[in-house]
Amino acid sequence: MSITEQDWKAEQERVHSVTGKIQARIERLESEIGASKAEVVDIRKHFWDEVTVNLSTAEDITETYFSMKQQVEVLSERERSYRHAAETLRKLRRLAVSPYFGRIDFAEAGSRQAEQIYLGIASFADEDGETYLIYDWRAPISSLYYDYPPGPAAYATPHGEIAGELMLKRQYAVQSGELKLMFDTGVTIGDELLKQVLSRSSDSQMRTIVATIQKEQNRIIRNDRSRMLIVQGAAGSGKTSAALQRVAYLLYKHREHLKADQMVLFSPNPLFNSYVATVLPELGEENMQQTTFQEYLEHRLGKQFQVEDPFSQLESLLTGADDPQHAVRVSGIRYKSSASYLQAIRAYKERLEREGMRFKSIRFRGEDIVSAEQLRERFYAYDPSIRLTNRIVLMQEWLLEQIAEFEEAEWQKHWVEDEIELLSNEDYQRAYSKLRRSKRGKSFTFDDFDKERELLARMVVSEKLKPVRQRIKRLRYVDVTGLYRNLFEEPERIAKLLADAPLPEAWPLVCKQTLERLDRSELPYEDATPYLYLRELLLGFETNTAVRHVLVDEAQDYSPFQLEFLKRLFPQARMTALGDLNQSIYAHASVMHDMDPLTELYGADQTEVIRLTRSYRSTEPIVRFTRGMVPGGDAIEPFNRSGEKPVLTLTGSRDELHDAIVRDIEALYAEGYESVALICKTAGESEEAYEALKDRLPLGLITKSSPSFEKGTLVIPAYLAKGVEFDAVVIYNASGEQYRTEDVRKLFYTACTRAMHTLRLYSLGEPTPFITSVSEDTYETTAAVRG
Ligand SMILES: Nc1ncnc2c1ncn2[C@@H]1O[C@H](COP(=O)(O)OP(=O)(O)OP(=O)(O)O)[C@@H](O)[C@H]1O
Repeated sequence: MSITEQDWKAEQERVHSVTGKIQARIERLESEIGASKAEVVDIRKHFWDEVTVNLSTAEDITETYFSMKQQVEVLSERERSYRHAAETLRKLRRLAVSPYFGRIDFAEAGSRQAEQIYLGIASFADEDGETYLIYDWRAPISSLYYDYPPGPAAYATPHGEIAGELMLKRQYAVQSGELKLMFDTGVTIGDELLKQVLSRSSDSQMRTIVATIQKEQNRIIRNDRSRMLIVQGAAGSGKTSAALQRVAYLLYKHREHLKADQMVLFSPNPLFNSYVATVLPELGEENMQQTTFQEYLEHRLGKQFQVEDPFSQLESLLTGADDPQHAVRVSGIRYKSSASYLQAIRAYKERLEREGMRFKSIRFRGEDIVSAEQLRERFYAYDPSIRLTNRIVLMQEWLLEQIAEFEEAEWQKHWVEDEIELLSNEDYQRAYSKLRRSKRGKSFTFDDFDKERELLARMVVSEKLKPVRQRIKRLRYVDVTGLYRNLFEEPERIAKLLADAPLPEAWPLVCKQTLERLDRSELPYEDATPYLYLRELLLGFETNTAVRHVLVDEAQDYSPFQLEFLKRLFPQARMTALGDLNQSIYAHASVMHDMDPLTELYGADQTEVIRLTRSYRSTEPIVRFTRGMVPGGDAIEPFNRSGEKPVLTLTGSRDELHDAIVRDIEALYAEGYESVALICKTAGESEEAYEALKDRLPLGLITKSSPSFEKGTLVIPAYLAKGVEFDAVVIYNASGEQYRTEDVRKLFYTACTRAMHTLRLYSLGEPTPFITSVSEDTYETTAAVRG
């Protein structure tokens, strides 16, 4: 059935009528808000006028207390309702611009009358408070819009399923209160509208997709059953988008007891945080917490070590391929992020229950108060049935007692006398008043010289012992670094712990490399999580029980170790892990490889896997080209959006390369592109390209410490472009020399799949086999024209 002129008119009128009502509500609320703001200000100003302060008798004090309490309650109640009204106002203002984007006509089974449901980013009821002119897109009934074509349909409610017939499904584009477009849609939600949305240009900020959520994405968004939801999705299939709408959905569904700060998104890099920061506020929700795994590692280990970040690890691998140490490092990374290493560390801890613990002596003024050996003996003297962590805590009490005894003997030593002599006048005064405070009420005087000396001496010793006590309280007497180091001191150690550990051939060299770095107080990225894991196995796990949902974006870049860690850290949380195996850029095994480590995390019965194969970001020709680079790429379906084929330009010299790139980027700007990325392999290459071109083009260089993406042309290493997108992508040098070995295939694929509308590749000399092995009819090849 096609849309008639009459339909159009009726819908236009409805848009006007609803926006009129929203507008009227806004005006009313504005004046109410003005009044309640004035009231809040007034209460604050006259707070004390309303409170009777009288502190003469106990009774008066009580009365004063209650009078103040009452006044505080009045004020906070007013403030609360003011905040609530301000929130509603913000929501209404957003609705006034575009009140709704969809409509379904649904007749419940047994009813002849279809109800018209209009969907928007928030609900809005008529004056009667009962007739909903707009339904929130997250309301139970709204799922019909995303899940069904016209015909039989059903939706879940808290009271059971409601079935019926979907009579109509319609989409709108409303801008500034005017109806601009309208489609009736069939099986999938309006390809037309989606095409329009996807044709827009990128603006360095991710957008909400509520108007065009696809059925399979809706399964992710509304999934509320499984403890672990795994999403394997092709590049550009909407994983991040679905994750963010999922946060909004959960916040709506569980609004009574779930707050935004109880959800955490782990993102691939700090830049990404700014990229997605506006999506939830656009939907009227507060942002969840956002962090990166590295940030967490820094927080836990940064004081003790120089913790390598994942980008430095990657850089060292990308730039050092010819170094003989390179292969050693790669095999070390692979093993140290495997499930087998995780088991080895657990087995190590088991062994430590019986033997091999290492401690650090408790020393004072160059001498042992308790030696490492005594600590070890004490540890193994406890009943072995007491858990290791508990034994360590018991030792803490014992050690503090030892310190007290030591202190008792120490104050009479000579050095204390010397220290007292050295006390400055100021220190002396401070000590004196401190002593007075501590002896208050005990008629303390400094009359008795001996007594004075003793007290001062005790104080000096106690002060000096403070750091020792601190270290004991922080369990620093356990030599965690020594214990971790011990795993590498003998290359056979791991094999002894775990008989079938698949250790790499180069393991002895890996051990050597690791020890060298540990000795420099450097913690390689691949060791950081295992180290922390061991530390927590020994000293107890840090947990955060407030967080209820953890979302891990770019999950393919996590090792089994890291995910196990997150599970431990957030014991009360459900997890959503979103990733794409084809974009695993790190050397370690990816948890998305065979999903075993991911599934084992919470067990198969608590885990659900959803696959997304449709790619929305790039035009059809770009997807046809890029999918040829990865195994299983045939399964990736392009969305039907046209564009030019990717163009590969061959150049013979660096000057030629630069000239051609400058011409190209200028032309892209002339065509109206707003965001262009010149993607390089490494930070070093990015810097080189930036230096060579910065006087010829307005460029921005993105490094791992850049705070956010700007519009314009950005020169960026591929690994920092993860998760984001650009109107046009220009690959700086896709030569065979740069992209030679298999281990950079996925990095190259990731770079190319960042393009929304245009992809241009330049090669200095022979192009990479990742391009030449792709079907020739999916791209054009040209030689650079001398400019
Ligand atoms: N249902 C949809 N409606 C409109 N746009 C969509 C939809 N799904 C995805 N997109 C758009 O497709 C692009 C890619 O989405 P997103 O970044 O969420 O994908 P991704 O799977 O996380 O990608 P990658 O793994 O490559 O980083 C974004 O511009 C997003 O707005």
